Amino acid sequence: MAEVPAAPGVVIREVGPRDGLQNAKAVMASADKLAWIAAMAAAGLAEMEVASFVPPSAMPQMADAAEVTRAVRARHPGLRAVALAPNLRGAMNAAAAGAQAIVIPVSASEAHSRANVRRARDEQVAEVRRVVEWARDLGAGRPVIEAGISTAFGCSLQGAVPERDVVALARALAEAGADVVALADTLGYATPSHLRRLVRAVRAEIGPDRLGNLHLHDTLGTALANAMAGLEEGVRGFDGALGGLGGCPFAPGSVGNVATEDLVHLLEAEGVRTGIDLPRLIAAREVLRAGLPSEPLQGRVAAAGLPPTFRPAAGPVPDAKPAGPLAGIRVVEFSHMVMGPSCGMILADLGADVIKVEPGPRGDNTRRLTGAALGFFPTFNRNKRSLCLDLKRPEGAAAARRLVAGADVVLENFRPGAMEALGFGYAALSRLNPRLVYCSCKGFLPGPYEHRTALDEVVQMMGGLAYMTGPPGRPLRAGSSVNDIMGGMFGAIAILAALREREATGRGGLVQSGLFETNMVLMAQHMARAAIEGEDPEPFGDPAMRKPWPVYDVFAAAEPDEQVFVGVVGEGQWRAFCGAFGLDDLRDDPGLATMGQLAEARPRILPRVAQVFAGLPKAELMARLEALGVPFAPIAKPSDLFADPHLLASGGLLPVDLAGAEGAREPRAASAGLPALPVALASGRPGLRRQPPRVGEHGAEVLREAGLAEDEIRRLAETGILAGAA
Ligand SMILES: CC(C)(COP(=O)([O-])OP(=O)([O-])OC[C@H]1O[C@@H](n2cnc3c(N)ncnc32)[C@H](O)[C@@H]1OP(=O)([O-])[O-])[C@@H](O)C(=O)NCCC(=O)NCCSC(=O)C[C@@](C)(O)CC(=O)[O-]
Repeated sequence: MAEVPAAPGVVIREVGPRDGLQNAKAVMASADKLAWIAAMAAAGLAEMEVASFVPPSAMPQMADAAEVTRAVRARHPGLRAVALAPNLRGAMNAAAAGAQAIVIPVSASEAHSRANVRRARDEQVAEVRRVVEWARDLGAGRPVIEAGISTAFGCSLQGAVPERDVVALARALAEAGADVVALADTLGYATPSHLRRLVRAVRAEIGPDRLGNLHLHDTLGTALANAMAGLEEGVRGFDGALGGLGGCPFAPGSVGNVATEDLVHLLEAEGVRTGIDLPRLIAAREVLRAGLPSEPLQGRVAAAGLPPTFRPAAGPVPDAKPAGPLAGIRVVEFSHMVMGPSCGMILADLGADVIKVEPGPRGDNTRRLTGAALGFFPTFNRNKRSLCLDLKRPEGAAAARRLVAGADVVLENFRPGAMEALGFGYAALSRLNPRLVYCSCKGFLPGPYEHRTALDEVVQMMGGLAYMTGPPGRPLRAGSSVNDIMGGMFGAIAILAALREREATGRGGLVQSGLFETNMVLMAQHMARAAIEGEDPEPFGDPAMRKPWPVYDVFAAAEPDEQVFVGVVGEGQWRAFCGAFGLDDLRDDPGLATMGQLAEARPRILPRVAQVFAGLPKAELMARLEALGVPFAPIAKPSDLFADPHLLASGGLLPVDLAGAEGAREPRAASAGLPALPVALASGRPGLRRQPPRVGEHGAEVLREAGLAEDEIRRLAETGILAGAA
């Protein structure tokens, strides 16, 4: 079985390159910082505070903040680069260097506020508001703005900090528009009960999703106990610094952060996944030591060595969220590729217990696909359990039938006839379990083509989508598995409808979803037009395609290689657009009064628009379009989306393990933020409860639940019928 890195249950943010270095006596060279950051990223740290954007005179250790941040963005696309900035100017510099999140410190203690940022607490709240307003104007691509409440648990200058002050400050910061508000124990005075009270109170005040990381210092040896208390309160983000570096130079008595390696050890040993390879993280201390030889490193685990009893966490990702509306529905999924797995993923994300049955010994072949299919497995198999069972051997088939006997749904997407040949067709399984809803995802629904196998590309070609996408005479498939994913989605809808029917009838039934028929949903609008006009529409890839709007195109911005799509699709929008971009003559032209006239006049309008846009930097152009309410978009590539502030701030990206992509030759990241289901339920966005399973990871537990005795399970494993479950 492939070695799989642990899956994150919490996200640890390494703050060593910022907080860790700001109190160091020596200045670490930029190249050494980058080598250290690379070593920590290689150990699986997915989020790092890489620099502080403060005047170099105040903190010479951070004079290279922009250079380091830029280099981190360029070298580590999967790493979330966070920066600290005390004010708007620092935030602007951080954003210009590519920081994806910016932490603005706000002290709960008035005395520390004046010492740290030379401003009163209320003035700093106003500064946060200014940063938020500036960031909003950036529109798409803006960094996430975090307010970090320092001295939240007491201050060496002021003494006690009343909890009500911290709660009121958190509210003020939320009202000022900070995306998240974090709590920092700058001096290390917190105790678990204090921390629990404050976490609860702040969360109650600003809402559960806006409470950010806990930032803990270890002055009195309480940091790990405090981290556990935070974890038990549902906090899922913690700061740490490798080697326990750090401390605030403007808070007398402040000593190091909790050592990241100690925090990882505790969490993993407690069964909480961090996604971090602890031995590699400990090894990264040597890279740190080489770059900063004069600084003593702390950390108990490194000093004592990893105990032989240590085992990294396994099992499900802990999740404070309830399982979802389909909790209690059990689905047995026989699938590969995209269509069946995406159907199962939708049900799993919504809370169903989805058990993916994979062929042995190496599991679903999709795990080993390469190239364009490299991401299939991790993308479509989260929140599922895996049972690796050879259905072609009678004992394996018998075990799977016992599982199916207690299931609500069976879902499959193999070649027509394959499930019947295994004895797992609808007729056989419905005899075994009359309440079973059985969903077949196939190339074609029943009819003359039903015996054919099919792929997305096949149905895009025969279904007109390739014609509609490419330039004339050059059919081009869409740049994603649109029919597979939508076909899976229609399968899930059919399953939900059948479950609803079952409530009334007590009986399940067969439902089917077809790739070709899915593609026809996409073609309907073009078929309608073809019927109305009596000829085939020209494809979208045809530069001469007749567009119904005056502006519906990609334009160049002032910078070379920067482009923005803009669509002006209403008469009111057109008037506002012309007014804002100095096209008053076009707006006032009586011959350009209707959308039809405007569409006809595109050859006259577009060069004028292109000329105006070519003089505007992309950020300014997008900010002006956003203010106008005109639809626009930057042109993103897949890797840009990991940093999209909207996706990041709205729970739109789930931290998914990529280990299931076994076809990867040199994986650059162990996990990545992959898109959540595109729906918001009353309970929030459906989240990640389980990482994509390892081959057969849950075999024994699933068979036990199906009623098999321990010796039956052992026999199946010994004979190789059950794989990966030992
Ligand atoms: C996709 C094809 C064409 C592949 O067709 P195929 O390669 O012939 O595979 P299959 O579906 O027949 O494979 C199933 C085999 O695995 C066996 N099997 C399965 N599970 C077990 C088990 N546990 N234990 C033992 N054996 C197992 C099963 O019994 C069968 O054995 P066989 O009959 O070959 O001896 C076909 O499956 C099909 O037409 N499916 C229906 C439509 C469909 O889902 N199409 C694929 C959609 S996703 C996709 O194609 C991605 C792509 C390429 O379109 C992406 C893109 O273009 O963007």
